[in-house]
Amino acid sequence: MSAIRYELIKKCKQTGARLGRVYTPHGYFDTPAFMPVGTQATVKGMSPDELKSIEAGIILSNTYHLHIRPGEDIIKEAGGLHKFMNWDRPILTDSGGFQVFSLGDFRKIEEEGVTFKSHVDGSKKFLSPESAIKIQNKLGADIIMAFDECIPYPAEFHYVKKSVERTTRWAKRCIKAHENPETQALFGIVQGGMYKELRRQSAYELLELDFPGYAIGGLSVGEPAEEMYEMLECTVPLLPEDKPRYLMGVGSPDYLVEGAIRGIDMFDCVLPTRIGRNGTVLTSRGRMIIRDALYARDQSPIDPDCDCYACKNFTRSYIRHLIKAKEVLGIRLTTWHNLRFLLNLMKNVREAIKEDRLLDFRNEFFKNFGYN
Ligand SMILES: Nc1nc2cc3nc(NCCc4ccc(CCO)cc4)[nH]c3cc2c(=O)[nH]1
Ligand SMILES: [Zn+2]
Repeated sequence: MSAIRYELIKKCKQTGARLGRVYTPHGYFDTPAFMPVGTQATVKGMSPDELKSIEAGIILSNTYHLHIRPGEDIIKEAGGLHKFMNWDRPILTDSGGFQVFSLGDFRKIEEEGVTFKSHVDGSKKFLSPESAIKIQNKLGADIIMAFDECIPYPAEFHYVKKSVERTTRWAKRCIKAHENPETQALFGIVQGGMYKELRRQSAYELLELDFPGYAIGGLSVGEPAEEMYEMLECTVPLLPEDKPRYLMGVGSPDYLVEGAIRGIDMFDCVLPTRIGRNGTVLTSRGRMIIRDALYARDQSPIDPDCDCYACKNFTRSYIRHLIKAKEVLGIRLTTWHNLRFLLNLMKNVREAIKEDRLLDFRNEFFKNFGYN
């Protein structure tokens, strides 16, 4: 009996998209879903109640960060991540397979695991399939990720092949180390760089291990959009129709829509929170740099079509002032809006799947947003 159950509600007649629902020990969330990123047990600037008010169904946290600070034992003593951060809905934790390389001052990768230096205090750290799973068992997220190597871009065929085979061996070690498969669903992560035959090899090897869900990793690492889409088109059809597919680290509005069209059910990305803190907001007419002098006297909302707290109560002029003055409310409002924008985008994608008009929705959205 797995910790989660995926319900396939409807397949879109125009595309490979699916409308679904993932049931977890902390309730269900609808798919295709965008997961706000709460790296250090908080979605920066948003309280749990505020996240519920914008209808966030599931949030993501990071093993790498929480292991370094405050440490998984402190979170376990609090009763786990849900209690520690007072979020009683689904949580997914990434395994550290990406953060070690992108954040830590990474030292060495061997069969046993990865040695690196903490980005906080430079102390020497080690993560392995066993320790990454043990940490996630203590954190208690509903969905946990296998410990993998997120292969940098670009990479040689031979290196990618060796890495894929090690990631598969690591996946087997993760399954063996996992203590609570009935309450925490462990997802495998398909790698393979930008090589179709290695994507297929990775997928087949992980399919044999019968995970309750599959992530597609090693993308959104600087490759051109076309390459990402090609890797999705060759990988997604190999994955079971009755299990969730999660595209890691994606992404911007166009990637979310194009990913859903290609059969992806779950997405996560720091983009809305990261650019929000830099004073850039997403609107149905494209990105807006609200700190720009252009908006100094603009008394209209960020996005007239948006129903969020920021757009209902404040103007571009005021929010620009807050950002320029480095007032905390400024980045709270831009974050609040950007998250609601992406959560509404996924709600519109789900509606479009229901009515078999996702391609029409995509064309209309891309035209308004300013994509080609
Ligand atoms: N375990 C694991 N985790 C991953 C996380 C990822 N996250 C990404 N991309 C995120 C890239 C990304 C980073 C920052 C911003 C905001 C600034 O524009 C947007 C995208 N790719 C990823 C790949 C993997 C992966 O293979 N394995
Ligand atoms: Zn808004």
